[in-house]
Amino acid sequence: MQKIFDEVNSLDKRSYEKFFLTEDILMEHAAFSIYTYIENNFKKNSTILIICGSGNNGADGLALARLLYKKFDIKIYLANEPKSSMAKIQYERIKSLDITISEKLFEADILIDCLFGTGLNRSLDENSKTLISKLNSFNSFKIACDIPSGINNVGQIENIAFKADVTITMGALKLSLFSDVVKDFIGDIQVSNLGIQREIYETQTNKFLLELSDINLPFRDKDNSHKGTFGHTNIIIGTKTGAGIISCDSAFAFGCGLVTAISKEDLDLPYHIMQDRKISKNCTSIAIGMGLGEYEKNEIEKILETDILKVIDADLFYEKLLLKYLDDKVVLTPHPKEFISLLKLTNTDEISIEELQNNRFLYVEKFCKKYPKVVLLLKGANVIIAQNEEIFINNFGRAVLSKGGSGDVLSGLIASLLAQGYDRLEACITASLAHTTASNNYPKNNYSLSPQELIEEIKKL
Ligand SMILES: NC(=O)C1=CN([C@@H]2O[C@H](COP(=O)(O)OP(=O)(O)OC[C@H]3O[C@@H](n4cnc5c(N)ncnc54)[C@H](OP(=O)(O)O)[C@@H]3O)[C@@H](O)[C@H]2O)[C@@H](O)CC1
Ligand SMILES: [K+]
Repeated sequence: MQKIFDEVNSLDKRSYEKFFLTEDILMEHAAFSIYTYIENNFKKNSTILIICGSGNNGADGLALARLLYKKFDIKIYLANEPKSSMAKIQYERIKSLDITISEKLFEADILIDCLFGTGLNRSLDENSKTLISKLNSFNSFKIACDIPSGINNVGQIENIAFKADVTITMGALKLSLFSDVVKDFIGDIQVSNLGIQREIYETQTNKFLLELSDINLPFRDKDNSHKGTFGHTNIIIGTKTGAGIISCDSAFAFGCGLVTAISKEDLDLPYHIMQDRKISKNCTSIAIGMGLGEYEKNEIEKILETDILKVIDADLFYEKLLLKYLDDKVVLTPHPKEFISLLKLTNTDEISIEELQNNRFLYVEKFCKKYPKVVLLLKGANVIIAQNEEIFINNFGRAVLSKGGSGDVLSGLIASLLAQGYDRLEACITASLAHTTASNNYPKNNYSLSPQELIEEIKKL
């Protein structure tokens, strides 16, 4: 996994104080990293337009222009006069180079957005909005320097943002690159080295970006085993039976030795899914909530009271009785609408979905501070997995997963791993990565994936 930081100003400051680097050195490395990206990916003499603002993001662009000059056909568009001291220095450095300052925007092969970086401190003015909108309308390859202009330091977009194909971010990953609302604006993310290896530039953090290598699939390492070796999950089937049945299938496919559907009536299930009326004696995990619908409250309570690890999903986030069980036995897997209900039930906050989606990390942190024993998996374009003060982000999810039943598959995957002895965080991380990886491996179009096909892809991981 990679470290993520709320802000990097303190890291820049630390590298001046601890390693005697200067702003100039950091900036030269920042510009050089974009230069290298362009050199490695584009033909000599490609046309490049660098859009520069007045601060140090603009200064990065001016330094980049100097590096690219003569190898590429480069022009600068000065959205504002250089204002920061580094912007003025970088401007002096290019003055003798005869680089064209373009009076107008045009569709170059490559556009480089150096308008605003981490210094965006208020709403965009009308000129900037028009400028960004015009840039977005061009068919050029778009590179954002540090962060696409228009995204603020907490990952919100008030009006408009530059829509990048790639964002080359300086020094370390910033949390603002991982909110759901910026997902379609940042493109691929690359981190630039600022003159010192990243592991030295970076300090401690409690936020992490998951990588594919963080997956820990339940491969068998002992052949002297039997079905009981790999746990027994119980999936509670509610009145909307389909949801729980999907979870049964995914739990079985993800390695759980035994899966029992707990149902009030006999269901037409595949033969390998067992059925019972009550929780199995040797049960090692439970999943409850998916399609629950109308269910006797005391029956739910009896299940929640058990000392078994549980995945709690869907309809249960509207049930007040859940509040007694927000402890070290549960994994909660709400989507945004369910999470705002949970925030309300727990008296944490009363907010709209929009407010949540604009501040996902804030509300996850608030909730986890109040319930530090709970493991929370907040669904969304970027899944957030959190416990106490730690946050893990899975940004591999794509629109292909935006279908009914995807969440039920995920509940089954987590329950399966809990049954097999994974701890709750490990189970969420591996299940979530398996879920997104499998969906991305689906070979057909990105709108037709069914839960069954998703489970088939999970079997191939
Ligand atoms: N620190 C370092 O060591 C390194 C920093 N690096 C680079 O510096 C970047 C940060 O630079 P930065 O702090 O100068 O801010 P930046 O993003 O250029 O914008 C500030 C300018 O925009 C203006 N402005 C703001 N909002 C506005 C609005 N809504 N509408 C209109 N104007 C607005 C604001 O105006 P003011 O508030 O002063 O009136 C100011 O003029 C960082 O992202 C990275 O790329 C790298 O080189 C690595 C080393
Ligand atoms: K930018």
